[in-house]
Amino acid sequence: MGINGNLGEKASFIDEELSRIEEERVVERIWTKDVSLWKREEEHQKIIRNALGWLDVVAKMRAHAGEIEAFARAIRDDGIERILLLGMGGSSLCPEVLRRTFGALEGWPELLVLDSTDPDTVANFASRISPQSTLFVVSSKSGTTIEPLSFFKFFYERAREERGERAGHNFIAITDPGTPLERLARERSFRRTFTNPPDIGGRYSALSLFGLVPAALMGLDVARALERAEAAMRACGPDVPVRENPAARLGVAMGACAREGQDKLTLIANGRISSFGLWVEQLIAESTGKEGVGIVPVAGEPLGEPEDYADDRLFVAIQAGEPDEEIERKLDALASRAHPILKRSISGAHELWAEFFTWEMATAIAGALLGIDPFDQPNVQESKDRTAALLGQFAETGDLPEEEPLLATDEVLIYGPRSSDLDSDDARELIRRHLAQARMGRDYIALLVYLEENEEHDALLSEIRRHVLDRLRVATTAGYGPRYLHSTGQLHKGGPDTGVFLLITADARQDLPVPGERYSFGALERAQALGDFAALLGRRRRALRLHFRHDTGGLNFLLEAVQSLDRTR
Ligand SMILES: O=P(O)(O)OC[C@H]1O[C@H](O)[C@H](O)[C@@H](O)[C@@H]1O
Repeated sequence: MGINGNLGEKASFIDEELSRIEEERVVERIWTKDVSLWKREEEHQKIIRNALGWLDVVAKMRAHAGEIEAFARAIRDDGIERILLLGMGGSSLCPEVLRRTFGALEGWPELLVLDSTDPDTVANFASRISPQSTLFVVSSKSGTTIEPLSFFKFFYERAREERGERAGHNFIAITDPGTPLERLARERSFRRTFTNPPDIGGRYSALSLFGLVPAALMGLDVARALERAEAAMRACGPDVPVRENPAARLGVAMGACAREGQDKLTLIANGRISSFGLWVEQLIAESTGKEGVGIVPVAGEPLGEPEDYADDRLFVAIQAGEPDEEIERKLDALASRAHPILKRSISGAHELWAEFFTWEMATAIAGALLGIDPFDQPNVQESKDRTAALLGQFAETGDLPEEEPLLATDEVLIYGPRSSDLDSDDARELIRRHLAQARMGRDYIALLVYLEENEEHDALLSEIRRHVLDRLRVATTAGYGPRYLHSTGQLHKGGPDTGVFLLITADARQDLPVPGERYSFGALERAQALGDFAALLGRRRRALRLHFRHDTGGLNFLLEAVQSLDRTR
């Protein structure tokens, strides 16, 4: 599992940076947990000191592997057919990648992951499971996150309808010691609570109980997973020369390119591992996107030809097993035009366990190069606070306050700051003007989508991104809300002011209550969209919200608008 590539004009510059981190013993200092590597201020050092547990979690987990696997076998032998994991961000993205990569394994329960408050999505999950034969995994490091707690209330109620006071037997928790979730699990007689070492942040927790327990429950071999991670740790060890250390090479390329304006880390992952970007996005965006700097992870964007890209990209391709010929051809073409490219090849999907570690280490190194604290997420709270205030108002008035739209048509309501540049009474034209603000080679366009995640919406988003690339040569990202709030949301607000945002909401087709709360899932989802929109505008980010009367119709409308964008080349 090596790393090589064609770094074009950046090669010598990156080489100098590698020499510098070798001289400054950056890798050794990470291994000895020298917090001064990142920040001098005590408030940061305190956070960092309590966030480096990912460096030794694998050894700790080895001691638990047998017990985790025995628990998983007992669950399987009990006739459990589905595992429904309820969590967000660092507590759900690794399991979601495992689910998409490995699917349902013969003879084991199928893993499902719910990380959306969208009522259609929640209803869809509810219709796919029977509480009796489902194990619900409430996964939250802090044990206070509103989404998993709302999912818990909803599914516990369902389970209680069938199982009465024995409902708790179909629930387990994964959390830190002493959290409100740990208490809840005790009160409701959960079958089991797994308490994780507390010195690991969510996005660095794939190799802890947050990744391993769901992996075992779906039938993956935890002991083998840890061996693979250990091999990666050895390859990135303190005595390995930095030029042979894959995390050092990746991290230095990430940090150095970002400092030089090539801050769009464009991830290409082939075939089975194509969802790996979902996990990488959170790791990179939350770790580096702050203090006005950051690396913009671009995952799931259709790969284009050299002329589609400006000079703001670092391409990183990971191919598992046989390389995809089309990807190889396109990468060669990009390399011939001096776009910097790093290539990693791994023997198969199971090597993802090694990738988790390598990328964590690389991100910690990139953070040191960028001079930021890669272990906090200072701006995530801004949207949460605004959402909480909106929900408070909703509880009092039964309504969410909306601003006056800039434009209202039969199909769409458009909200945003009043500015003469965006003045048009044609909705498509207004959208085009907003998107055309994105400066080629500098900005990115983020599609923030509060709709059900399904194949139709995925396909439309992919088409929209392809057209933006073709017309504007600007990088696009796409994230479903509220998932992205716990991932790229940090970068949107705390990172460089280079995002042009399009929030997409739609009239709900149905709504579902959150038992014991004065808000419904529909209200929560809307409050999350409005809260983030207000947080973006509060930071004077370029943001527009499109509220469609019909969800899929809305994305088609947007596609039509981008198809008629003027070409900038
Ligand atoms: O695991 P939890 O405490 O529920 O947190 C879930 C997620 O919530 C927050 O929004 C953080 O920004 C994420 O880093 C975290 O992974």
